[in-house]
Amino acid sequence: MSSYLIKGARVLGGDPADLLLRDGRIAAIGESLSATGAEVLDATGLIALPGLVDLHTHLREPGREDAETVETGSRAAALGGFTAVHAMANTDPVADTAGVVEQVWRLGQEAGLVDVVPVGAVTVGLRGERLAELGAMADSAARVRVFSDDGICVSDPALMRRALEYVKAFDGVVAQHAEEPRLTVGAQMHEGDRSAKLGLTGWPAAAEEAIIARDVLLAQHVGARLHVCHVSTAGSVEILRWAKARGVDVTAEVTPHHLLLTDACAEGYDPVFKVNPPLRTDGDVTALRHGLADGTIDAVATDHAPHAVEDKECEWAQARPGMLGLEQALAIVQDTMVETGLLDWAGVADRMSVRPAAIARLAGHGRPLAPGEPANLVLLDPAARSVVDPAALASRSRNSPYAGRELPGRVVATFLRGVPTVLDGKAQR
Ligand SMILES: NC(=O)N[C@@H](CC(=O)O)C(=O)O
Ligand SMILES: [Zn+2]
Ligand SMILES: [Zn+2]
Repeated sequence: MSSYLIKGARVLGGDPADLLLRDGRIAAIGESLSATGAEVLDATGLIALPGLVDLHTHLREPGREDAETVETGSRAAALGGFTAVHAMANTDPVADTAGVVEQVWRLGQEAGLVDVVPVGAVTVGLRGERLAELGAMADSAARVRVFSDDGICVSDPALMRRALEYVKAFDGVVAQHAEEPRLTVGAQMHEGDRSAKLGLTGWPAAAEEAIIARDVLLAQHVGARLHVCHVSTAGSVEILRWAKARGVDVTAEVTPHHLLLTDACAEGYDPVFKVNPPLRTDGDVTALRHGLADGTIDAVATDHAPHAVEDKECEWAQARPGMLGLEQALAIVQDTMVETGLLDWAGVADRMSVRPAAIARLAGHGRPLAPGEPANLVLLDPAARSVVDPAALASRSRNSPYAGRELPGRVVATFLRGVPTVLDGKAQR
């Protein structure tokens, strides 16, 4: 295995240093390092962060390989600076058995671009009727620790309670898609002045907040870990802040798109902006940014949701919800959090690597950049700027909400256990 000597990278945005990667680990960090036989990489002006960890990725395999595969999604992830992604369970068949999660895990290892960590379904077939074989998925080769019916809310409170209790046995966590289904029948976008004007059925903030409020109470009652997927409203941030202050073991994520975009995007009826939960208001965006900055929201998670052309290029009401996220996530966080002064690069490392890895109990990721640690890292050029061209994306789908938008930053290199998966901005396999 070859070794790499990275010269002059700013670790977590600090002073320039050299990093020697050897045998899958960081062998040394210091000034003016030299190493015979190592490939030298000039990282002047680049920032080094621990490899990013996504808690929420839709890879669509098995079942919708026309929209994404484990391999194409892994490539998109590596290009985005990720070294691990959590593959959501709403595939076909659903990832609700040890067999399916082991298959997804194996496909990820074969692709070799990021660690693909399967999320297990909470209920059989995502039907919300009875618990899936959570223990068997936890004990499988995929070692599942995150369980979610994402796409659908576990709305039955008794079933949610049982799931929370069950996963405690193996230190798992239930990741809830917080959406009270009775309040979102036919919903198309955020419920407010704009939905009324556009004539689209609204998805009220209360549909999300009611479930989060219920679930933090349940999690506290049974002493279990709860994670809230894609938090999108100011009210949700308030409830999470309240719950954390009371000592509830709850964590939450926000997507890049909810940090940047608002319901104003729906005005052209372009379904690329249709997503669950919907894009909200300016006030919500501000609250989400501040919630992420103060740690009330623990992590940024992409909710990368690739969709085939026929599912997106149609009438708004017929289109599937969801948008791409992996390749632009870091750029959006730089734009909305770093360039606004809300987070420094150490904060970005915390919210995009350290905390997501901790929530998922994922060993080997989200570790400090220090000698002896696994060489999972990303090098980015914060001074670069470029315009997003969906045709140039590695994802098999094209539903990027950032088409034509100029964004800061560029992922120059990604290393997975010392092996470059991206070099000079290009995937290595
Ligand atoms: N976010 C979305 O709008 N869609 C997701 C499901 C989900 O995350 O709820 C999908 O699977 O397409
Ligand atoms: Zn969801
Ligand atoms: Zn999702």
